Amino acid sequence: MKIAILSRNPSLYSTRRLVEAARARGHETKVLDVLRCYMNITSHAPSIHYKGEELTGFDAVIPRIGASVTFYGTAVLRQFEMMGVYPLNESVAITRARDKLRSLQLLSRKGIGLPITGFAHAPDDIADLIKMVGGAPLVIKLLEGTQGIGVVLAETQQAAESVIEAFMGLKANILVQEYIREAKGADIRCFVIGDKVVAAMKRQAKAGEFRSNLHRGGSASLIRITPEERSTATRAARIMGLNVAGVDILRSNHGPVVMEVNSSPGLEGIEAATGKDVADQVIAFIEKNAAAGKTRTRGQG
Ligand SMILES: Nc1ncnc2c1ncn2[C@@H]1O[C@H](COP(=O)(O)OP(=O)(O)OP(=O)(O)O)[C@@H](O)[C@H]1O
Ligand SMILES: [Mg+2]
Ligand SMILES: [Mg+2]
Repeated sequence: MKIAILSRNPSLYSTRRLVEAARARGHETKVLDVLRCYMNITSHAPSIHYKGEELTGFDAVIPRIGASVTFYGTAVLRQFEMMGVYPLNESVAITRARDKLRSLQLLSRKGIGLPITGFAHAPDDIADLIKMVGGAPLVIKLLEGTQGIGVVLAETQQAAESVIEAFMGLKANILVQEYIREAKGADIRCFVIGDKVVAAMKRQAKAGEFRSNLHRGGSASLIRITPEERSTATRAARIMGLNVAGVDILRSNHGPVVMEVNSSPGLEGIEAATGKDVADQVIAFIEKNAAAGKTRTRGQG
């Protein structure tokens, strides 16, 4: 197969590993800087061009689209879809996953366990919003944050009120969430491919920090997950419409709760913590599932 990898940087660990795994399985790969792809969308034969040449003959595309380039990146991916190239994750699903509020609404509709979460617009509603999610301590999050940036723990009612007020004043979209104290600064990253959790790691926040993100100094280790956690993770990925996803779960007193579903989960932390060749499994999934024009939405929407 000829596989395109949309990535801003060929030297990133995840990109290198995908290239390596694809080559080892006998495939041809091309890493494309998504911001250098340009498109002809006017004709009946949609095309993508790259540094002066037209891209043709690709069987599959692996999107590794960073949060800062979601808009342009998903447009390029959609163009691949319209050309009939099989996307590992569909553009629509990636757009969905990038918005935490939209994601939580979709997951709640299907009964996935979630932290109690509230959303409001007007400063006048802050007091009731805080009451609704169970009062302080509580977590306040920017809807489109990543790597733990824009996630705040407000320990008291007063802190919560002023942080929410400040975010609203900046016109930032935030959600307010029950603080899962019993998780003790740990979360579980489940790496889902298709209908399976192929690897899972526990991430523990460093001392004095509640955010377990590796970018925030958290440490990762191998963990055995329960059947309930396993099915929560695979169901969450399926509801989001993602073939490959990093589902982040907290162990709460009311069972596993999903915090978020990531559409471009990194390989470095999970491969190091579990010793598994996740990149190889990603390529194997593409071999099994890629077919021309095979998308649920066919590039629509
Ligand atoms: N409701 C909560 N209760 C307890 N801890 C939480 C809660 N929400 C978030 N955290 C902690 O904060 C971390 C960051 O939160 P979250 O994953 O929502 O943000 P993010 O910025 O999108 O991170 P990512 O880079 O994983 O996309 C989580 O990994 C978790 O450790
Ligand atoms: Mg996230
Ligand atoms: Mg997270």
